[in-house]
Amino acid sequence: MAQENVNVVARIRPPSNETNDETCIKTDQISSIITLTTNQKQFHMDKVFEQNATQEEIFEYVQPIIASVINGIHGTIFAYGQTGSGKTHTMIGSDKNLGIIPRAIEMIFIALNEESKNRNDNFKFKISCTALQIYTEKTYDLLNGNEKIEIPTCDILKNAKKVEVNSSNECMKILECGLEQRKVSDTSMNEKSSRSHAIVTLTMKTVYFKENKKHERISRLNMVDLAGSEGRKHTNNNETQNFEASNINKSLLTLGQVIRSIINPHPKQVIPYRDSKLTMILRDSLGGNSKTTVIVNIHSNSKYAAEAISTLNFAVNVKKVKNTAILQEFITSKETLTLNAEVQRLGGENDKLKIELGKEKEINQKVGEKVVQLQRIVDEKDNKVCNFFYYFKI
Ligand SMILES: Nc1ncnc2c1ncn2[C@@H]1O[C@H](COP(=O)(O)OP(=O)(O)OP(=O)(O)O)[C@@H](O)[C@H]1O
Repeated sequence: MAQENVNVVARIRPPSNETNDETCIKTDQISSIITLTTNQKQFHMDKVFEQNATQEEIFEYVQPIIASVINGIHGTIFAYGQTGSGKTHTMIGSDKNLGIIPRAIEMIFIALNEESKNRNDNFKFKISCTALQIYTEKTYDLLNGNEKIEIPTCDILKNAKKVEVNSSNECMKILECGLEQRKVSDTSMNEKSSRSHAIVTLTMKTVYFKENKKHERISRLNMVDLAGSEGRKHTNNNETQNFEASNINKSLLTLGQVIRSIINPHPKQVIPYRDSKLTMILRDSLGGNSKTTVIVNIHSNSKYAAEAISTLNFAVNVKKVKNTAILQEFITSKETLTLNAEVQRLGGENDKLKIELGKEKEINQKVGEKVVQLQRIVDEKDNKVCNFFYYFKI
């Protein structure tokens, strides 16, 4: 159970067509260092991708985390950065330029189908998916008509609709329908700006038998496309967009606070996971039982230097967070399996007997009602006879 730091990758987006095209950063891919051109301040990453990096290259880098999830370890991949910096492009992408989510789904199905073909230990698997959005601090279920749901602390997916999927195509169709309901709007910074955080989770359950024991693994892959932070300086928002932006900024601020509390723990302070829906959902991914990779997307135009510094400071902090990922495997011996089967059989018999007993009770109740009815008739007759005698006595 070794501790492992959160893995942090920076992806620089190509400059947008603006008059001020000067870049505010310099990158060194070999040492994975980003330097601010304004003050020469350096930021160490685990990996830096330049503006010409392809979706394939990014996916190749995050593949090991997906492979771990297939093998029974929880994993999280999330994209962070200012609005328009390329988070949705990285996580979801487009039909012609697929992002991490569709590629991960395809990889998982290929790997698990391959395993069930090649293994001879009765290997079976089940995959289900959920998709949530957090919009203005409320959580909505994208796979259940965008219904508002509560997030219990014990199991964040307890109230979410889990859809079992049998192929990557089926899974993608379901997710596409769900993600269409995500709040998006046209802002001055991005014509398709996500106004909510989206969390797509794939839950994998695999079962195999070894030496008369059943091995069951249940692991989750969370893939998160965060909404982007927005500085008012660069935006020309309407009232709704400003309200959305202030909620987005607030939840990202809490995310930053949670990370600072994890890396600088104070004995008298609890980590404020509960202060926002986002940090409640990411609780296990930050300082918990998960392997986590964070992709920080950076707009390199010098116009956005303040936003780049803020993103890079976030990256440096989140890189210090340590997680302890544990294999999610549950082993059941043959004896326990036999006992479980017996318990199940007895449970079934018990249910049958309960039904029989219910029927018997119903019959008894009907007989009882009949007896009461007859008694009433007899009583009425007795009354008439009494009245008769009474009448003649007078
Ligand atoms: N690496 C890249 N290569 C090519 N185009 C990119 C890249 N990154 C971003 N873009 C383009 O920039 C625009 C904005 O990107 P995207 O919507 O992914 O940003 P975002 O960070 O998700 O923004 P928001 O937080 O507002 O939703 C899109 O048109 C996208 O295709």
